Amino acid sequence: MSDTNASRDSGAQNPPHDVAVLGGGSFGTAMTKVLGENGHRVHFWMRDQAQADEIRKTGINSRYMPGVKLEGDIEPTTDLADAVSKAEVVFVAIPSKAFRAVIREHSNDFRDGQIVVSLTKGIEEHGFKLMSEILQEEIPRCQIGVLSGPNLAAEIAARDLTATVIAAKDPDVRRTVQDLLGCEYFRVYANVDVYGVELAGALKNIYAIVAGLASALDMGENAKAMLITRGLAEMSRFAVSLGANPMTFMGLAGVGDLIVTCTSSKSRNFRIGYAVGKGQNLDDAVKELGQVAEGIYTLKLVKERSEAIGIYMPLVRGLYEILYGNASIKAVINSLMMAVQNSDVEFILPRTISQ
Ligand SMILES: NC(=O)C1=CN([C@@H]2O[C@H](COP(=O)(O)OP(=O)(O)OC[C@H]3O[C@@H](n4cnc5c(N)ncnc54)[C@H](O)[C@@H]3O)[C@@H](O)[C@H]2O)C=CC1
Ligand SMILES: O=C(CO)COP(=O)(O)O
Repeated sequence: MSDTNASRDSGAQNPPHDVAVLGGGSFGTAMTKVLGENGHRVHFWMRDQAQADEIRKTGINSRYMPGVKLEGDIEPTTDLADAVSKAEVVFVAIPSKAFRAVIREHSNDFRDGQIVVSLTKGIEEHGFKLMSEILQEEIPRCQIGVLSGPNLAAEIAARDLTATVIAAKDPDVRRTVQDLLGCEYFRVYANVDVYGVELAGALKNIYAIVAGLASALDMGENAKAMLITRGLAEMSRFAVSLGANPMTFMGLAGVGDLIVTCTSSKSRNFRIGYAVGKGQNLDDAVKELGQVAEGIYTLKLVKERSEAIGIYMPLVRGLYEILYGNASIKAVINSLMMAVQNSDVEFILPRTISQ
């Protein structure tokens, strides 16, 4: 695909670079669009040849983003080694279940010092690993970053005003990603708490499912606020116990992402909760969605982990009982509401441990 006038009009002020985006789903497509419009040559890898052919021919990824035209110098490919070898920076938007396998198979294709940024908001089943930890294990010679925040793919593709967070230990990585992605509709803030930013992105998917359930049951605005805020308390309690910085949860990757996914039916996790709240069975809801909803896997892992380390997570436990334990929604709500009344902000007033 050739460059167009539109591509350099979007506010990017930096020289064009070769970058790769791995993963041809909704988010890979949205980030490819931003990078292409910012004037960069994007080596856009996906496993499906027909999809790559369609994008090369029409500029449209009709399966994941119908009606959205990718502008600029986009090179769709099914050759991952070629995409990575040409890229200065690699963005990975592959669902958590397949993330390690794809990176491991191609670990020799990455270069020393190459910047690799995870866009994936999930946790690996074995060992409770986050994606940056997988990158660290599989391609330790690369410089690793994580991008996370309130970033509904469809809105980014529509050029709706959006902010995100690049988390990396190395300031050069943070600056490089800010320069590559930042433009008039996309702002990139920086954080150094990689673990907190990444864990926040994975955890909020659980509460988006809870919020979808509440919305299906027409529980009211007060209930919505209670769920979001108590979700924030719960996810930060858990993350801090694992080493995250509590202040990260005040930022875009924490409360920001929690708000957007808990209030929007554009969130796939929210939609799963809504469908179950309306009486649909979980498997059917997932099938009908046809896209990844990471929260349904994250929920199981976080429930197991929180119990193993003794962290109180009543919303996680309640949702687990509804989705996987056949508990009635009504019974779970009742037990949550009748639990011991406790501290609002436990970083100020410690929680009374009585559960
Ligand atoms: N869609 C969104 O609004 C956002 C998504 N994310 C995260 O990005 C990650 C990817 O999600 P989406 O692109 O939205 O999912 P999606 O469901 O739209 O697409 C998933 C893509 O992954 C590909 N895929 C699945 N297994 C694969 C494998 N073994 N090898 C290669 N490709 C494989 C599929 O073919 C598909 O192209 C998720 O962790 C999600 O949480 C993060 C921010 C926003
Ligand atoms: O992470 C997201 C927005 O920030 C996307 O959420 P869903 O995966 O629920 O669509």
